[in-house]
Formats: sequence, C-alpha cells, structure tokens
Amino acid sequence: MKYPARVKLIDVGPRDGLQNEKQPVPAAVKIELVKRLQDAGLKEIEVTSYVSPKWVPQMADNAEVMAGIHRQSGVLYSVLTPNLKGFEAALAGKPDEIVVFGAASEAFSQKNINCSIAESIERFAPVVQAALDAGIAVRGAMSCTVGCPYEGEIAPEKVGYVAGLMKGIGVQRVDVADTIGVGTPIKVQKALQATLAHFGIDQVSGHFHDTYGQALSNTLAALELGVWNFQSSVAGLGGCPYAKGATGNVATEDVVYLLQGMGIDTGVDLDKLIDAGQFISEHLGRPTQSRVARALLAKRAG
Ligand SMILES: CC(C)(COP(=O)([O-])OP(=O)([O-])OC[C@H]1O[C@@H](n2cnc3c(N)ncnc32)[C@H](O)[C@@H]1OP(=O)([O-])[O-])[C@@H](O)C(=O)NCCC(=O)NCCSC(=O)C[C@@](C)(O)CC(=O)[O-]
Repeated sequence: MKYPARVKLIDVGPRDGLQNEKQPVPAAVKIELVKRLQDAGLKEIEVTSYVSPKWVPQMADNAEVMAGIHRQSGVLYSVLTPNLKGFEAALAGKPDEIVVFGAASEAFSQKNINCSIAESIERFAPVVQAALDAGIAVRGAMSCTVGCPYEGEIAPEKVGYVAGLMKGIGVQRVDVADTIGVGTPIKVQKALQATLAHFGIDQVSGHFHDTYGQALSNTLAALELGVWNFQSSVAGLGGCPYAKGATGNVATEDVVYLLQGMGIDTGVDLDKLIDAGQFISEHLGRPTQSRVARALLAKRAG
C-alpha cells in the first residue's frame, strides 16, 4: 500500500473542541492555545466561529480571540461563518479562510443551522462569493457524512449530492465529517469517494470524531485513498452541541503518533503538542482524551 508522504493537520481544537464547553473559557486561554499549537508546528488552526451567541455562547468572544492571536507567517487561521452576518463580522478579524458548514442530513441541517440543505446552500452562495472577492479562501464542512443522530445511516449518494452543491457555489475544498463518530473504514471510504467525484484529492479532508473509537482506523482508510488533509483536535477536545453524545474529534496527538510511526511527515513536534494539550486540559480541569498523550506523560513522569 502506498501512503501519502506527508499529511497536513488542521487543528480544530480552539473552535470545534471548545464550542461545547459549558464553563466559559477565557479568550486569553484560547489565544494561548492557538499560540501553543502553532509553536508545535500546526500550519492550520480553526480558531473560532461567527455564529449566533444564543446558539453557541462559547464562541461569543470570536472578535477578541481573532484580535489577540499571535499570527505566524505560514500558518492559516480559519473561522466558521454560517451566513453573511457572520462573514461580515468575521472580516475585522482578517481570517485566511472562512468555513461554510452544511450537512448531508436534512435533520441535522435543521438542528444545527435552522434551515434545509437547499436553503443552506442558498445562504452560503453569497458568503462564498464575498469571501472569494475579498481574497479569502473558502472551505466547506459537510457534517453527518456517515451517520446522523436523527436520521441514522447516511447514503454516500447524499454526501456526493452535497459535495456537488458545495462545488457548484465555488467552495474550494471540503471536509468529510463523521460528526458522531459512527463510521467504520469502508463506510468512510464510500463517503470520501462520493466527495472525490466532485473535488480533487488535495481538496478533501477527513474530519473524524472518535465516539466509537474508530477515528484512527478511519484515518488509515482515508490515507489508503490518498487523502492527506485531516482535522483533529488537540487533547481530543470537543463534541457538537447539536449531536448529543458525540465526543471530541480524534486527538491530534494520536494522529501525529500514527503518522510518525508510518514515516509520514506532519511537521508537528509531538512533545510540544502534548504540552499544548496539557495546557488546555489543565485549564478545563480534566485529563486529556489523547491515549498517546496519556502514555507519553506517564513515561515522562517516570
Ligand atoms: C446559523 C444560525 C445563525 C441561524 O439561526 P437563525 O435563528 O435561523 O438566524 P436568523 O437569521 O433568523 O437570526 C436570528 C438571530 O440570530 C442573529 N444571528 C444570525 N446570524 C448570526 C451570526 N452569524 N452571528 C451572530 N448572530 C447571528 C440574528 O441577528 C438574530 O438576532 P436577534 O434579532 O434575535 O437578536 C444559527 O443556527 C447558528 O448560529 N447556529 C450555530 C451552529 C453551530 O455553530 N454549530 C456548531 C458548528 S458546526 C460543527 O461543529 C460541525 C463541524 C463543522 O465541526 C463538522 C462536524 O463534525 O460535523
């Protein structure tokens, strides 16, 4: 089997990871987390979202966080913008990339962004155009590409349909998200293949939650298709507010360990990444979800 020689990791911890936290996380802590991630070698960081603070209160400090991050050249900072209101608010923070986020499940689309899939695409189209006109890159996230908490299993055809709609409005690259972590390798490969009918291999990323402990297997299955962009969350932070029971993304530390072991370059310093994970885990007052971090921290402690 020939695997990609290098992988780009997009750490979504500051956004996807923290959006579901019940306790307020101060902007200064989020800013420090972003700094520690870039110091560890992450070249793409999903920083925050410009969504309704009534829906997701934890992201209400988006402007403060974007104003406070210590930008490093060569690092791409992205933010979620569900509509023009969010996009216009995001402009002041000078994101390198905005993310419109839809779903392959009608029910999840309604719960998450209060509209149907078709309506979401209508809403995204002017956001995508405005971003491209402003020289800002555009990513599209597709939730529930394998399973949905409300609809159950999702057919790959549905994923292909949404990917085609995203492509049609000018989205430059897409995330294939297993929002509730129910996916297994063959199912995930089918969702990816349906997306690859519309986007090139360099424009598709895997976004796997680890709820059922399948995320690393699914990462390997995606690598087998040649996918080399992945989203993950430091310390395995996270969970989606509109997907009950869903745990965090696969931990970035675990993905880095897997890839390093396979001789695949990530550009990430695992020790510094573990320190970043410890920083946020200590702040949240709970142990890291990363198995690799737990093992290596125990080893460090002797
Ligand atoms: C999309 C909306 C806004 C629609 O919500 P809505 O209620 O349909 O919007 P509306 O246009 O009718 O406006 C209602 C109120 O929201 C305000 N509003 C409207 N837009 C904005 C905005 N951008 N920023 C701030 N405020 C906004 C608007 O001004 C108004 O305020 P009011 O007059 O009542 O005071 C809402 O459903 C929402 O904010 N949803 C948030 C969803 C979310 O953030 N989910 C988590 C991220 S997705 C995810 O985690 C999955 C992913 C990407 O990681 C991949 C995966 O794993 O699946």
